[in-house]
Amino acid sequence: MNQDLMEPVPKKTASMADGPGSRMLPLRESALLLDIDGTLLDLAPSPSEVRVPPKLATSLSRLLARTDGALALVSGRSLSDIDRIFAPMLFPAVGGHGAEMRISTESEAVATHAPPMNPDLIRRFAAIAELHAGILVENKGYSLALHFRKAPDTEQAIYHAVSAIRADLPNAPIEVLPGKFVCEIKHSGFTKATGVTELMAHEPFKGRRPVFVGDDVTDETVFAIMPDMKGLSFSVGRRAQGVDGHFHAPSDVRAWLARLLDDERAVAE
Ligand SMILES: O=P(O)(O)OC[C@H]1O[C@H](O[C@H]2O[C@H](CO)[C@@H](O)[C@H](O)[C@H]2O)[C@H](O)[C@@H](O)[C@@H]1O
Repeated sequence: MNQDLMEPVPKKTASMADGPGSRMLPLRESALLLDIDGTLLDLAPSPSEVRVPPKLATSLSRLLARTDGALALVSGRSLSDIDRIFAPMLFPAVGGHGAEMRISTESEAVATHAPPMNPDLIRRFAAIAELHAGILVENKGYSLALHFRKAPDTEQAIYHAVSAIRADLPNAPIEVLPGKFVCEIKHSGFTKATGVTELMAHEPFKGRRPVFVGDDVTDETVFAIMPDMKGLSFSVGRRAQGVDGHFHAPSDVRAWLARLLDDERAVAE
């Protein structure tokens, strides 16, 4: 069998749980869709403290070229934040949990579903941070994240306060997204899954087999649509429901990405 046509199959190793193993993906037929925090990058005490390992930057750039541009970052972060983290590199991306999209490195970012959140709502939700100095507000304009990694005991109080505001505004088109030590309030009507579906309708993603890797609750919307798209999904940390396999940690995802390039080189030589 041509190595280039081999599919990733679950393979148990000590470090990678049942991730795709060391077998290669047919990169010219695949679309690599990669979550950022907790998947590509190790989690950090605050959003601005994440670090992109130089080897990861190299792998992503080379994979972008090897997939003819069909590699995208799929994140809850805004596109401007994604670009700041990965600067000077630029990648196709779905940002803000599906609120924004950039199909190629040459195209403009498009705010597909990002109506600005009502300023009064932003102000009310942001005021919840006054509960504790350790609560960090991340205002994305179209959504607001309340981070409590530095004040984990405030989780219940935060959700309670958010519920109280929502009860006051039962018709507001907003939803609450729980994440890792974060409670995010965003417009309803879009998710990472709607973002990925839109992205996959465009060249160079169109017609390829999506391969999604994610770790968080919000990534479950994408895990759920992969079978219908004839795609593959892998979770990080825990084994999420319906995935094809999982990695132990972001370092294992990074090692797998590097190995994809090595495997292709081996076939080419
Ligand atoms: O969809 P992702 O790319 O996984 O982004 C999810 C959220 O990631 C960021 O917050 C998380 O990572 C921080 C840095 O490691 C960490 O301090 C925080 O506790 C995590 O929740 C980001 O700030 C959010 O906007 C994203 O929605």
